[in-house]
Amino acid sequence: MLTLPNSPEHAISIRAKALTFEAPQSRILRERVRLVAPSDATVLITGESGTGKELIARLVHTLSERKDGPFVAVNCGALSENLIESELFGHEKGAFTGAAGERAGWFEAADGGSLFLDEVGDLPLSMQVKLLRVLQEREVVRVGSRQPRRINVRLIAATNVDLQAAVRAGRFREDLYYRLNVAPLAIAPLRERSEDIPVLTKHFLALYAGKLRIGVPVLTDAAQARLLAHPWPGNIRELENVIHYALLVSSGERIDAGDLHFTSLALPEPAAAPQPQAAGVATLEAALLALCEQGHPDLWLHIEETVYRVAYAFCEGNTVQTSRLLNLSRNIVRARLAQFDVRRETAA
Ligand SMILES: Nc1ncnc2c1ncn2[C@@H]1O[C@H](COP(=O)(O)OP(=O)(O)OP(=O)(O)O)[C@@H](O)[C@H]1O
Repeated sequence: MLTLPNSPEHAISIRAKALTFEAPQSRILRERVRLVAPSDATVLITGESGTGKELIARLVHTLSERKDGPFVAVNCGALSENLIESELFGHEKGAFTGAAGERAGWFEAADGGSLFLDEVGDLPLSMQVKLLRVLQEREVVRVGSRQPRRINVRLIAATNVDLQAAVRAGRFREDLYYRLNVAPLAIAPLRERSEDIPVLTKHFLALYAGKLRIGVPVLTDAAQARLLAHPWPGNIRELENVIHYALLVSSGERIDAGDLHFTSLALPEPAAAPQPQAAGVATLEAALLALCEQGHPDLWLHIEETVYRVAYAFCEGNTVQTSRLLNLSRNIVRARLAQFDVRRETAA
């Protein structure tokens, strides 16, 4: 069991095998984490909300020489603008109204360890200048004081906004961007690494079944197909919630497609306008998903099977071409073809 240091009470301690890196992108990410963690380089983690940025930050800390020091996580987006400086750098007694006593900031609290600045793109420009200075000088000055204090902190920053676009728009300082982006770690959205879905599902099933003190239920084929088909705009956090809820509403022994409730509304805005053909596919998929959501999971499965059959026949039984045509990974296509018995039937 790998229990990460300083996890908030509600956070789930992570079993080493629970950190699933099945998809090719995830394996590359794990390798990068292993390479950058031991150095003291500032890390910038990028990824949509719920992709596991904090978890990766904790992993970087755990695999570094600072692992026995503190890991302090601060959500910059949640700090009020007028308190942010004293939160980060601390303050002296009487530095401002309400500062009854002196207080160390998060930088000092993380001394000897790592400071995780989540949503760093939300820092106001005035604070960005101060953060840059701290990174350059490696010392902080508490609000109301003139005395610099040396700090020995490894900074791990994360953002779910496009920081380069923020730099272009003048909302984020370019010099700070380069200071932070020494060791970049980009986490792919879950929809682009569907090989991770089955292993993560298994992990959350075991985790929440354990918490509920029930046996781990079996996922029906329809439920598995449904999980693979969902676009997961809320990423791993959404998958976790869907599995948790399914455990609460299912019969206990098995989870069917009807036990899966998706609360996400829409995917984030696409980076570029979709091609006409892709737009058609997306619209069709949305319509099918809507049908499925209205309680027709069998219909979904039937349509899905037909799509695989038609695509496989169209590609004259070539799995690689079928996976390209469907824009899915080869492993998934192989598994689905086998599940629908398409390959055996075609061979017969
Ligand atoms: N590889 C993984 N294995 C198991 N659980 C994971 C994995 N990655 C993320 N999770 C879980 O998914 C949830 C979301 O992860 P996390 O909070 O790290 O995402 P985030 O990208 O920091 O989100 P946000 O941008 O909203 O802060 C957490 O409960 C975390 O434990």
